[in-house]
Order: sequence, then structure tokens, then C-alpha cells
Amino acid sequence: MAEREPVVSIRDVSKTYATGFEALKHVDLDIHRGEIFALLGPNGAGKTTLISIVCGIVNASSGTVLAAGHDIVREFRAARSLIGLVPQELSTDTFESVWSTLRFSRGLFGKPPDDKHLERVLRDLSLWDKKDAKIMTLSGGMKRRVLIAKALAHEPQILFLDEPTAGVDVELRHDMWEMVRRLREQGTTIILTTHYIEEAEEMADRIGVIRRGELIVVEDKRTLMRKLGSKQLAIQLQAPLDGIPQGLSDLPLTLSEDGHSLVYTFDTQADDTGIAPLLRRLHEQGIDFKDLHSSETSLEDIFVSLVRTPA
Ligand SMILES: Nc1ncnc2c1ncn2[C@@H]1O[C@H](COP(=O)(O)OP(=O)(O)OP(=O)(O)O)[C@@H](O)[C@H]1O
Repeated sequence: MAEREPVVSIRDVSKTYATGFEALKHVDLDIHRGEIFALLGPNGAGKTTLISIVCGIVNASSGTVLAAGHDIVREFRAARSLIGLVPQELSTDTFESVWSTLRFSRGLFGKPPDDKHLERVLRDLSLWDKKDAKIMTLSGGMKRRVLIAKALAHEPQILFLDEPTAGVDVELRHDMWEMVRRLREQGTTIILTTHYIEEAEEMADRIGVIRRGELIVVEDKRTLMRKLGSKQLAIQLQAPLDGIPQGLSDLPLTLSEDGHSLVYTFDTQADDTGIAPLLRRLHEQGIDFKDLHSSETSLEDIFVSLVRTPA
């Protein structure tokens, strides 16, 4: 199991772009060593801005970031050499071969050549037979693989994947997740951004939800799933109540503002929903109801409600 030691520590980070746009507002986040963390949010939420700050591509307007204890501004080289970044887009279409690009990339971070490592990376990504190909001659999917290989060339402790599966075919997606799992087993910390809930759910140990520059939820995935995998049963009452009766105070019940309905929250995964005893106890309390209505609070629904921008 991963140690609970932060490998990335983000403190009160804000970013206002030159346009005056506030892309990040007072973000605090600790990433634990060896975890897979998913930063989940819609387009424009600030995910790329946040990882660009940690990777030293964008300067924060305020706040501090430590990567394995190194301040990413004052000790940029030390911090950056621990980090691998797979960006969203391939920024250069180069005449260079895959192999020389990887070797160069490794050298950039001050690492001595290690052809064995580079070979392993290329084989893992099914790129070995393309090692002498010029990058510009590769297909889009292959270029994505090169981007990943490049990010791994210097054996980073911390790997950022920005929207890793956007526009990626099934095979690459599969290979990518295999690789992510393998890297995690080797102790690499992985931070990925996504706007797909399924992706966060499938891959991550913890999930952070970002909305309009604010980190609004950070939760262990299982806890989040449990919270979100609950259902609500709305009980429309014959007569309104002033409050939850004493005899029902041990139950997860809330009363609507007008007192006309009771809402019971239960776990859809549980063996027993508790609905039968609930109805029996309502009866014992002399509370009659005219209608029951259950609604699902799936992760998707909650997420949509979390990130929905008021029109
Ligand atoms: N250089 C810039 N100057 C001004 N505004 C910018 C700049 N870069 C990004 N923004 C704005 O900041 C906001 C956050 O952008 P960011 O790329 O961080 O979002 P994101 O969550 O990564 O979205 P996506 O999923 O589309 O990549 C957006 O509204 C974007 O338009």
C-alpha cells in the first residue's frame, strides 16, 4: 500500500491570466506518493493550468508547490527532473527519430544514457519497431505513444497525464492503463486529468473535482462512490410535520422545508435497504403517506450537478 506522504504539495495556488481571467482560486492539494489521482472537471475548469503550474510551464500568481520537497520555482531543475508530463497535444512534428528524441529527452533532465531503460519503455508501448522512424511519419496514435515514452525517458517519480484518452483508440487506451498500473506498482505517482467520470472511476485511487478554478471535492474513490451510489426515497406525507419525530431520529431522514415530505437516503449496495422497517416505523408513529418516490444519485448525476454552471 502507498505511503501517505505527499509527493506533491500544492498550497493556496491561484492563477490569474494576463487577460484578467481567474483560472485557479486558492487550490490546496496533497498528492500521496504512489497513488493514482484523477483531477476531474469539465472543459476550462483549470485542470491543465494546475498541472502546468506544477510542471513549471505556467507561473502561479500566488501560492507554493513542492514536488518531493523541492519548491517548483526556487528549485526548478530538481523538481522538474522528478516529473514526467504527457501533454494533450503533440507540440512538434519533428524529423527526428523516435530513438534520438527519447535519448535527447532523457539527457535534458541530466540523466546519464540508459538504452536498456529506453528499450523497455518503447517495448511496453509497442513502439520498439518504430524506434528509427521519424516522428512526423507516424500515425496520430503512434505519436501519442511517443509522447508517453518521452515523458518516461528520464524515469520520473511523478507522472502527469493530461486528458490521456481524449481521441485515443481502444488499443492505446488499454495499453495506457496497463502501463499506468505497472508504473504505480513500481512506485510512480500518477496524476491524470479527465472529464470522463468513468475514467476517474476506473483508474484512480482518489478523485479531485475541479470546477471554475476551485477544487470542490477531494475524496478517496471508494468513499466517493459509496456516497454517490446512494438512493433517496421521498415520502410524500398526508399531513405536514414540524420536525423529525423523536422516535425516528436514529434514521437517515431529512424533512423538506415545507414539512410535506421526508427524504430517506440509503445505500444501493447494501444487502438491506431498511425501507421495510422504515415504513413500519412510520406506521407505528401514526405518520401516513400518500406517495413514495425513489431517485438515484449516481456519480454521474452528482458530478453533473457539481459542475453545472448556472445559466
Ligand atoms: N494563456 C491563457 N490566457 C488566458 N486564459 C487562459 C489561458 N490559458 C487558459 N486560459 C483559460 O483558463 C481556463 C482554464 O483552462 P485550462 O486549460 O486550465 O482548463 P482545463 O480544465 O484543462 O480544460 P480542458 O479540459 O479544456 O483542457 C479556461 O477558461 C481557459 O480559457
